[in-house]
Amino acid sequence: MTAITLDRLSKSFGRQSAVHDVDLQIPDGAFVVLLGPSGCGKTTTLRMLAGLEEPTAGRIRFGDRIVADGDTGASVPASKRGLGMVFQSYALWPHMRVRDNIGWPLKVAGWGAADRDARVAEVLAMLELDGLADRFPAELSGGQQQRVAIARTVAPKPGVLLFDEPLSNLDARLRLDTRAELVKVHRLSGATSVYVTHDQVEALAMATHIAVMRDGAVEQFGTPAELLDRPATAFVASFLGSPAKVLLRGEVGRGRLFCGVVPLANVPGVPDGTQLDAMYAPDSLSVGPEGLLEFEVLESTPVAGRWITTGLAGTHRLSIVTDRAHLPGEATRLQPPERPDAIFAADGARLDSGGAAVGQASATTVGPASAAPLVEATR
Ligand SMILES: Nc1ncnc2c1ncn2[C@@H]1O[C@H](COP(=O)(O)OP(=O)(O)OP(=O)(O)O)[C@@H](O)[C@H]1O
Repeated sequence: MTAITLDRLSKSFGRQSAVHDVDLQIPDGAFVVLLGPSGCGKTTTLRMLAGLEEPTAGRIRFGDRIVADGDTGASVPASKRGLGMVFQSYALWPHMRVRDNIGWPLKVAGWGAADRDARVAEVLAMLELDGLADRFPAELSGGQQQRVAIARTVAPKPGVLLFDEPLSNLDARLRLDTRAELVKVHRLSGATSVYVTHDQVEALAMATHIAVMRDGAVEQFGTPAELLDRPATAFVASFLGSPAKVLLRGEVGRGRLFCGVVPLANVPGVPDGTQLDAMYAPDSLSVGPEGLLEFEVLESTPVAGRWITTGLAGTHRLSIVTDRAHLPGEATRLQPPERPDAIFAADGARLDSGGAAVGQASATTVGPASAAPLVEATR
């Protein structure tokens, strides 16, 4: 039983801050993906969990046990944390057969021969490696070698499994297969898993929880559905989803938010000149001559009987879901729905409060004015 708690976890390299003030409570048995663009601090966070990097401030707990404390410098060595780690590149022992590669960590940990053999057989079956047990690594494909590496990691039953972009060296088909394999391994092992990737499709497919990271901090932590349904920042809204949410930047004039001359929402009380982003679901905008915004189509891609159409609405490049293909270069118009689903300040903070659509007076407020003005539909 290993819940993981990060408490104001920070790491600097000299003057360079890589991770700062990360608070996370990862439930026992969760599969958490640390997701974000290159350089956002995912790997550094994972390496601190692994004991390969020491925090400069804050704490990490596995269950009730503090395994790293940046404030006091206390740290439990990696080998004593009860964790297993799967890397991008896996180094199997070339002179050992598959079964011995998997059994070796058990031998080192002092398992008796009978227990060891039983566990190796169990893990070979879990990863569908039974037929390959007596081969040497050089006699295996890359994907099979990766499965052996995973089997070797999970064999000692670690309470925590850490994955550092383990699929990135595999081709597209193998990625899909191994992804399913990893989810199965997670489920069968019962370990609390933390997985680093910058691939949001991978994250949405595998995670029970996602921590979206940006510039060394966590922007939002929640289940995939929570993040998709209710992104807390403009960054999360524009980063997650296939396609992501549509954000239209507008400027406030006389209590209304305008994208060019097109009114998007009423924002009474918000000062003139304030820039805000209105958020829409990508399948909520309609395309056609009656639309208010000019839209120049760049491409349409078929997906499950519909199309993802990407184009330019003024300076906005956006992708929406359409019922038919549109030709590249087609000049048409776009109609956003009456109300945006959310409004973000120019710094990315979400301004409306409740879960209901913006414009529903009971739930939503926006803007800095003290009278808590309502965001309303304009049409
Ligand atoms: N050993 C180091 N020395 C100095 N700076 C480092 C070191 N390791 C990481 N950094 C810096 O810390 C920041 C976070 O790096 P990190 O590798 O954690 O990001 P990441 O999100 O994993 O990126 P990627 O997806 O590219 O692997 C970056 O700005 C990086 O340059």
